Amino acid sequence: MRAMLKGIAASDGTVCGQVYRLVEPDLTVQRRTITHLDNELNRFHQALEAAVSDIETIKTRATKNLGADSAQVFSAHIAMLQDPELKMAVEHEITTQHVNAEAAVSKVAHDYEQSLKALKDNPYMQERITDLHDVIKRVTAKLLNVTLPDLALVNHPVIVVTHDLIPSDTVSVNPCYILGFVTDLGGRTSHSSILARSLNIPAVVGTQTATQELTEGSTIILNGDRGQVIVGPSQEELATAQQEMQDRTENLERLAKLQHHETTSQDGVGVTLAANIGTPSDMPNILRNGAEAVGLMRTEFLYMDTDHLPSEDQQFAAYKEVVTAMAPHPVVIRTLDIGGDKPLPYLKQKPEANPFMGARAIRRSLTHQEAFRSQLRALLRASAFGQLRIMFPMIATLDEFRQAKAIYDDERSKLTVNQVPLGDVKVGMMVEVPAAALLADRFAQEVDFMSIGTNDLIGYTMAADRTNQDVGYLYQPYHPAILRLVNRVITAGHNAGIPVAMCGEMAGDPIAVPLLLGMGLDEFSMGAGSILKTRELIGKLNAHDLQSLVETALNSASTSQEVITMVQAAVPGILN
Ligand SMILES: C=C(OP(=O)(O)O)C(=O)O
Ligand SMILES: [Mg+2]
Repeated sequence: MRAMLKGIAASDGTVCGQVYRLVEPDLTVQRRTITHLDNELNRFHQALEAAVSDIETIKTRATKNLGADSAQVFSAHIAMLQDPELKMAVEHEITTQHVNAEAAVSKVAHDYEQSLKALKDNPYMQERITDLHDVIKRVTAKLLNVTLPDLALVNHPVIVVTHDLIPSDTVSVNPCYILGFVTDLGGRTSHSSILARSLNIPAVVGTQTATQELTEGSTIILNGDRGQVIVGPSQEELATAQQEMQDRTENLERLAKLQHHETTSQDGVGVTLAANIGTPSDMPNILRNGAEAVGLMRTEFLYMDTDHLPSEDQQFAAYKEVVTAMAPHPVVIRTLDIGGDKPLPYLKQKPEANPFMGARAIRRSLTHQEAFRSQLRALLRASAFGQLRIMFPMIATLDEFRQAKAIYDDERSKLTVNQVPLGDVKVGMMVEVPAAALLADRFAQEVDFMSIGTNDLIGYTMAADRTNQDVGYLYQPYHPAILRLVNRVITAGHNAGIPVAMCGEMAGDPIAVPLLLGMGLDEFSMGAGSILKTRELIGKLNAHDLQSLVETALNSASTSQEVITMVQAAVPGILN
């Protein structure tokens, strides 16, 4: 039966395909008495083998995408499943208690967990509990004959339907097989949306009920421009969707021709179009999409796919890879921005009533200096291989910047004493807290560059959680209050002679781009999928003429809608 789900338009494009539910299945185990013990032992052995084979596949994909170090966790999982003691304990339980294999697995896992918990003082053993849960879940799923969804195992094109897409779900994805994403939760600037846009994958987020209403294997049409999902589409709707898919392909082919072009407005004003990335594996995609620099590397992604902090050497290898791939063009790497919408489960942060305003990002780095220093050392070592810029997230006060910079200087001097080769590094800040935007003129005296993080700046200015779709209407990049803050930062930077970039999603928003160009923004950094469209758009704009549009928007507009109308009048025909 035909039905329509509505959500937030998170990433453009229409796709039509089959649903792949990335939803935790029910793994409740019933205990049964068994008479054919050999059969049961056989079932157990087959489940064990099948689970190992799945993990091997996931490991291969993770190794390819993230490097061997990050994939090590999967070797540990395989070793755990192949542990003869665990195997014998389950066999013993089946044969002595005459119980079904899943009940035996569950009993042995429970006992094993208790013995690990007893070793409270041994953090290594405590971490093994998470591994145990993971491997037991896989074997149990095999025994119950239910599929444990895992994007690394997808081997044909599907539309992924999930409650919320977290970064660790996506690190081992093969983008060729993911036609689109539909989620229950999220807003336009939540990480699932950012990721979908950077991979150029259409997405609808915040539908609230997608996982309840969309069944595995059913055919849907996802419209990422309108934020709609059509379930059980008619033949006519399928034909329209096919046509839209074809138009999109042709559009992408036309844009691809701009890959090696410079980014210049019609009247010759040049700007840098940079890309936002998560891991080194994003580099081929951003270069294919014509990135002229990396304007933001979100280092959280390196930290998210393991169950422990990555070592200095692991980080060094990742940063070096990015800096080398982009050389001689610059790479901005942001120090760890954990907390709020980017939790790191293994860091076990104290529960906070208000994590978005809590001990996150630079606040946490300053109180957990060991990890911060290790990251800075890794970054400094990588600086010898290209043009590195280090950026601190969530700076609210000058003191925070000064403390972070002093720690950076300290690590730099120590490496210099040890004759470690280092490059010339610029140290800057994100402007994403309204206090920093208001005081940008003072910050501009001390930092080498500023990059405006509008995802958070809008959230904090409008007092609206960026992940909460109920207040999504407050995410208004063209709100005059936001435009005034952005303009203030750009002016402050230029008065002090430093460059100003923007790495929030607003930088690739077609209505915002004419305003930002008119304000004189130096660098626009965005998801790979927006770069070529933005290059094409800037090529049609006259930067000098846009200054009067900016004046009017800043001085006369009272609402976002008024700004949109002004932009549409100033650049007719370009924007819809
Ligand atoms: C670029 C930003 O950082 P993130 O989205 O990672 O918080 C921002 O806040 O605009
Ligand atoms: Mg931010």
